[in-house]
Amino acid sequence: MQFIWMLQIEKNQIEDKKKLEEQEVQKLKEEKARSNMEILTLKEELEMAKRTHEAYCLQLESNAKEVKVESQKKLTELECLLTDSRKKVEELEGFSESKLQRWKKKEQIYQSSIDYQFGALQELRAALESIKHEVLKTKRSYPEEFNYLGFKLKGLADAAENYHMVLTENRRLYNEVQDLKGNIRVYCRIRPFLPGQSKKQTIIEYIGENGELVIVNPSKQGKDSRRLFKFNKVFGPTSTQEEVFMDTQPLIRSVLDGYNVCIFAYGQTGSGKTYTMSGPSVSSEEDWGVNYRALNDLFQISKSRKSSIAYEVAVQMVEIYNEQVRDLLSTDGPQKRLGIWNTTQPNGLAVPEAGMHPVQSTADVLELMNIGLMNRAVGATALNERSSRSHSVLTVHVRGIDLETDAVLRGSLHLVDLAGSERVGRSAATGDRLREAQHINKSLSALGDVIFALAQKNLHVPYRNSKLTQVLQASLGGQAKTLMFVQLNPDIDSYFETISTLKFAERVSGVELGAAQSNKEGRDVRELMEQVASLKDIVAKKDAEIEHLQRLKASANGTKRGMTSFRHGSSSPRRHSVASANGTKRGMTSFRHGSSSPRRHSVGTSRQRQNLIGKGSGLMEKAASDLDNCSEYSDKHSDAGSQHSMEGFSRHQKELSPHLKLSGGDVGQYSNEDIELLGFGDADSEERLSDISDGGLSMGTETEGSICSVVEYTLFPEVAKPPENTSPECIPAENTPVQNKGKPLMLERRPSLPSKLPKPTPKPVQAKCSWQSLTSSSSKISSSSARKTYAGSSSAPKPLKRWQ
Ligand SMILES: Nc1ncnc2c1ncn2[C@@H]1O[C@H](COP(=O)(O)OP(=O)(O)OP(=O)(O)O)[C@@H](O)[C@H]1O
Repeated sequence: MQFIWMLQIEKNQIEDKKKLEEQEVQKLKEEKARSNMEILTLKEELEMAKRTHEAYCLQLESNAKEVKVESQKKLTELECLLTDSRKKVEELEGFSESKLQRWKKKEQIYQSSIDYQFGALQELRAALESIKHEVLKTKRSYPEEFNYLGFKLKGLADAAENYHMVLTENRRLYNEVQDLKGNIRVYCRIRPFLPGQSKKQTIIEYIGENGELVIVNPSKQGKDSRRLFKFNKVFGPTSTQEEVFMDTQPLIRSVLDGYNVCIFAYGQTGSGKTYTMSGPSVSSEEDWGVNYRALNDLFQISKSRKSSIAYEVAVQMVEIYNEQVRDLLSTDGPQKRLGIWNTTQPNGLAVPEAGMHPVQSTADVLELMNIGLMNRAVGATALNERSSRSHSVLTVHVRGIDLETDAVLRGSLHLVDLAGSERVGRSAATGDRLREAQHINKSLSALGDVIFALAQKNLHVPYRNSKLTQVLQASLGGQAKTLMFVQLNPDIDSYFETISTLKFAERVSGVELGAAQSNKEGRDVRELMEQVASLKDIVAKKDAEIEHLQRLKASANGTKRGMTSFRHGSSSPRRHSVASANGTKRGMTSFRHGSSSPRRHSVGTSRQRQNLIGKGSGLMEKAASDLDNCSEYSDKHSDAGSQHSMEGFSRHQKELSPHLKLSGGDVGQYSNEDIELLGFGDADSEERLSDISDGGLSMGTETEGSICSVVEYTLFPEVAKPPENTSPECIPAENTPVQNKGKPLMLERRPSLPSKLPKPTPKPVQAKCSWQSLTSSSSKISSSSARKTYAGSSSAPKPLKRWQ
């Protein structure tokens, strides 16, 4: 039973198991169906994924290809870059290697220089030590040497004083050399053909080195076609402005040494007068003519001499048209006629009414000259090429004080652009043109006569024949130097004008052609050249001496500075004492001392002037002859300039004392006449008056009580003159000469300076003071100043002014 039960149980179990397994099989079947479904889905998904993957792969492949291409490109580029960079690296390596080498070298150099400096420092230390020893030694010997130097200094001070004498001597010799070359020089300048000129047939055949000029007339044949002229110098068409000026320069120097100089250009219209005198344009220095260069030079030389001479420069510019003088620097509207001093003034002032413009630099001058040229140009438009029918005169007044001796030098330079010479003798002209032609004719031939008379050393020089020669009087003749530029047009059409110009020039140059005379002249010239050579030697020796003395002076100054107290205080008291002791030193002391006016002391006492004025007029002729003698003396002996004239004139005064005594009164009388203005009075007496003045008044330096002083006094009235001397009755208006009736006195109607003119740069007060005297005298001469001038004489009033 048990067994059956067991079997039953077992059977149940097996049945249960079977049921379970069937359930499981059912489950598995379901699961299988589900799995199959899933597998299907998955298969689909897989298919899709496969497709997508394939597309993606394709995409990737194409991308990969592109990227590969790009990468290859980049790779190539990078390879290039790499190659470049390698090269650069190599270069940099090379460069840095060389730098390294250089630095190493530098390091070595620095090292050696440091070593050297260190060595030098050691040496310096040693030297310092030895110097210390020396200083101690010197300190001990100092008092002895100091005393010794004291003795030496005295010698040096003497030498320094000699230095000035040597300087003066040098200047004198220089001017003698100039004088030996002749006081009247003629330079010829031929202008080139102008760009627009079609016919270029020249009449110039030969230009010699020594001033020979052969002119040929192409319309003629044979020897008649040629003419030889000889001048001091001939400048060909290619000569530059600078070359021309080089030969003019020595004259400019003479102005600063107290000479009066006249440079003028003569020639037909368009021959280059203005080109030579002013230049084609002011803007370029290369183009500057004689005028600008001369003034530039004046300033340069005066600067270089400023340690020994204080210079002041002022300019006037006038035009002479139809025998009327007009101020070209006036801005007062229509220019009025100006009067001319009757006689030569020592300072070359001839047209006192023309504005006197102080200048300190070339720029000032350029400004003024532009105004002058503009005024002339305005005239040219209004009056139809007036510039070629008027004479323009630029006058440069120079005044210098020798700082050592207080002597005053005065020089004037006239720079003249003459009217066209072909107007002379033009017979076809009528009316205004005829009048102009006559005036030009008159003035040019008067100029020729004056220069001819001077070249011939005639006693009578006809200055009075034209306004031109009156204006230039101070700079023509006496000890003045004259230079004429003869301007030529090389054109064949100008042949006859050129010949007449050259004949004029030949006449005034005083050089005559012809075999015998030429030989004689050759000998003369040779002799003169020898003299010049020996003088040059002397000048060279003097130069060497000057240099030596300068060195001595420099060392003396060095010592002096240290020993001023040792000697006798400062040097200025010495100068003062000299000035006051002399009583003769005058002029521009105010330039340095401001308020003092020593000039007045030098003018001579009123009694002296009274004496001079008081003599009778019957001695006039005698006086004239005496002063002619004086003039001759001046020609022969007093060429050495103002500094010489001071001694020379006083020496000569002694020599000629009887003459001068006799003529003194007359001279005084004419000194008074000096301030008279030119008039239509008794021509004869005036002529003589003019001639007398030529000899007597053309001294360059002031001399105590000399005629110059009197004239100077009248020309440069001091601002602070003693009021007691200003008695108005000295020049009563009714004293005006008969011939002036109806015309106002020039001195009284003198207008003030043109107000619109550019003001010169302000000067130091002292300098201004001294110019004040110059300008007030020239451009603001008032009746009161004139009265002061005459007050000193206190003689019976004379007819003072004549008006023209
Ligand atoms: N040396 C020269 N070199 C070049 N050109 C010159 C020279 N000389 C003169 N000229 C020219 O010739 C012309 C006439 O010259 P300029 O005006 O100087 O003559 P001028 O004699 O002064 O005449 P005018 O009598 O009318 O005043 C100008 O054009 C000038 O530039």
